[in-house]
Amino acid sequence: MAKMLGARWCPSALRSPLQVISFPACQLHVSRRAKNADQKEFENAVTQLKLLKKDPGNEMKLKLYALYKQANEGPCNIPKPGVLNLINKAKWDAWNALGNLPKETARQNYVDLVTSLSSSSASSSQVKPGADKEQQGSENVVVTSEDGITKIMLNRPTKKNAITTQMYQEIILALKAASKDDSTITVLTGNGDYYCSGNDLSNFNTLPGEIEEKVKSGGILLRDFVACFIDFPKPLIAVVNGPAVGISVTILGLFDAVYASDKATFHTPFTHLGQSPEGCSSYTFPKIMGLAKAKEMLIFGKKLTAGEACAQGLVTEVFPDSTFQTEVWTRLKAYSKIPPNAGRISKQIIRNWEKEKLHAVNAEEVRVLQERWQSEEFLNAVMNFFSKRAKL
Ligand SMILES: CCCCC/C=C/C(=O)SCCNC(=O)CCNC(=O)[C@H](O)C(C)(C)COP(=O)(O)OP(=O)(O)OC[C@H]1O[C@@H](n2cnc3c(N)ncnc32)[C@H](O)[C@@H]1OP(=O)(O)O
Repeated sequence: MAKMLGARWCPSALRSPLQVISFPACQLHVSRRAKNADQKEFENAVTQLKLLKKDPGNEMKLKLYALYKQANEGPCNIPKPGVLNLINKAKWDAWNALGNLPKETARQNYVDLVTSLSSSSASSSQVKPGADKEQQGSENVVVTSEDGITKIMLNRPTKKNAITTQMYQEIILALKAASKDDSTITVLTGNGDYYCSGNDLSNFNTLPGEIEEKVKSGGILLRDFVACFIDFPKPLIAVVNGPAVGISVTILGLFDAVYASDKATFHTPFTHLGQSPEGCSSYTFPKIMGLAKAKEMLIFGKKLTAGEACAQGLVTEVFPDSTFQTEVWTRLKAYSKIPPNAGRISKQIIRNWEKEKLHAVNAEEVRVLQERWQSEEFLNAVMNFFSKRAKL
């Protein structure tokens, strides 16, 4: 992630002395001392901060540093650095200026500040209500809104649309924006010959910190990503233009319709990668396709053709690749004419029966995966992929 997100404003990549202020987010071990009531929120804010796309600037970083220290250690308790020690002096001044501010207040202020930074970054990529053909997002995740349809397109075709940590974050923001815009339906699709090759296997190299920290922030990112699909309030449709792998397949169980080209395949090779199912698939797949077929996919990594996936209920309908885009988009345009509120309410009444269950499944799948990510099996699989000794 440092490469994908942090590089634009990673302290060590910047030049002026103040720009090398190290981020409080790097000190996760200290945050464990935060009080129970707010600890989760506080830790989430620490992770959220690392996922910001824009450098918040030195002044803001100093504020965050000071609040972080105050929240964890109380009033400034270190000797004042010398005047020539510019960076540490600036940090000391900021912390010392908080005086006797209670830890709880500092923690809350830290969370509020990070929330405001995140939402201003989110609002800059939000689809405005009524926008026609408005283009949002980034190079790798392109968001457009037209004729009552918000389309979120994975656009990294040279890497088969593998999802980087930055893309996870961008998809989360795009879904949050789409949930509030005036479109009737939301569509996820891919550009190029693949729909998506799943998690970018280099994500663990690029996440910052030691293994414990990578596992922790990877887990939070995955949980938040899947939670957005569980909670998405309006009809959500996947347009699967080509092969789909890993997490791009598992989350299909959370969509309201899945349309696939006959060139698409569906592959969840988790065990081959030393991993375990996510995206709520350990619950949705057995429910959708029955236990036996779900286990063939999730334990043994059986790859399904589009026809097989349709027969097993994971895919709604398959179209010939030659007419796929025309036929599907004609269908979607017709669907986008349903009364929007009726669409939302109908989706929600179906989803709400099991929303709580799905969040519990998500949390447990993430917990188990976090253990897997520390296993030799997983590390070997990733090394093999990049040394090109193994391919799925
Ligand atoms: C933090 C949240 C964690 C969530 C947990 C999620 C788990 C999963 O999603 S597990 C599934 C992970 N995905 C994979 O294991 C797929 C790996 N990719 C492949 O096996 C193959 O690339 C292929 C079958 C998808 C396509 O094969 P082929 O047509 O031969 O194309 P290339 O292998 O040459 O790929 C072109 C280019 O793209 C890079 N690439 C493809 N997929 C990924 C990926 N998942 N992660 C990183 N990079 C990927 C591939 O390395 C090639 O790059 P270059 O060599 O630089 O051209």
